[in-house]
Amino acid sequence: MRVEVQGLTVRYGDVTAIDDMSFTLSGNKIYGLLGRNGAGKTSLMSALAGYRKPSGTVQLDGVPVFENAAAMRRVCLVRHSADAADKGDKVSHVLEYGAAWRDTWDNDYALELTELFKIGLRTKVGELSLGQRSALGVVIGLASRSPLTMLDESHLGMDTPTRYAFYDTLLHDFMAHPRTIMISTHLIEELSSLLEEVVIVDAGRLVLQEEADVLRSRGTEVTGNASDVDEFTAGMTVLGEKSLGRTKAAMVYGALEDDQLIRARGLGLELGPIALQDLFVHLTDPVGGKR
Ligand SMILES: Nc1ncnc2c1ncn2[C@@H]1O[C@H](COP(=O)(O)OP(=O)(O)OP(=O)(O)O)[C@@H](O)[C@H]1O
Repeated sequence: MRVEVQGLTVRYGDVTAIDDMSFTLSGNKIYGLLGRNGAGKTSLMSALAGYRKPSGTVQLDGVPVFENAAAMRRVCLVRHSADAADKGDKVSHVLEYGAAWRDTWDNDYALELTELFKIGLRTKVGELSLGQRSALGVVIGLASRSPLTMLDESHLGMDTPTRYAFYDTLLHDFMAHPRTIMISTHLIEELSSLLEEVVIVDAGRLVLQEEADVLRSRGTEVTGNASDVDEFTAGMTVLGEKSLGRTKAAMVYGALEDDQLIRARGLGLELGPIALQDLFVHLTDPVGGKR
């Protein structure tokens, strides 16, 4: 599903959560929505789901989503830990509700996922642990097979094996049923290999929208003898450093010129890709950040 946002502003009283934002998602990709706490991720996803009257426009496949039942049926927004579900409802009822609301719902897949995440169908939502409630949210998000599926910090409270099962399942299902999936997370490195495109927001504004590989190429990890690394990186923007004995790895921001590549080779330095998380911190750091 194609998503077009034009001049979107979301306000809560005096607070401007989204400030005149415009972008287009061409669709059928896994997008990472990244931003610090309070950056506006949840507000943006709510507007894309048509939950609030937009100031500006939000169009899904060319039609406005707000007060458009047909468009909203093609969207699934899962807030963290299935918080919208009634605590007294059984899991089976939550799935029935998911099925009733979405044309693309795959019930067999929903049942398969509840088994994978070990969620009892007769259990009440209020009796699920935080991680299990999150897993239920993921079940709804994936089984909806919605052309626009948004998972807002859906991993909250999940233990590590469960998170990895979630990532594997998500990728597998996306490959079998390509659609537009947007995930917000603070666990950037864990998810980074899944993300094809990254949208970074900060203080309600779009910082950048870029393919993940292009974003990674904005920085380089330089590894080698500590004094050679220091000499090579002098005058560059160094985002972070790690040392082990006499070996050092420095993350530098900005593409390297040909003469720098030759100099690195001459010093015997290894050059590698930079972690998405380090770039994210740099791009959204109010103190040291440089845009
Ligand atoms: N219901 C609300 N009433 C008032 N202000 C709100 C409300 N919801 C969000 N805000 C404010 O809007 C801004 C954006 O919040 P939002 O929840 O969209 O951020 P977020 O990026 O999802 O944050 P987090 O990563 O912490 O979940 C924040 O300043 C927040 O305090």
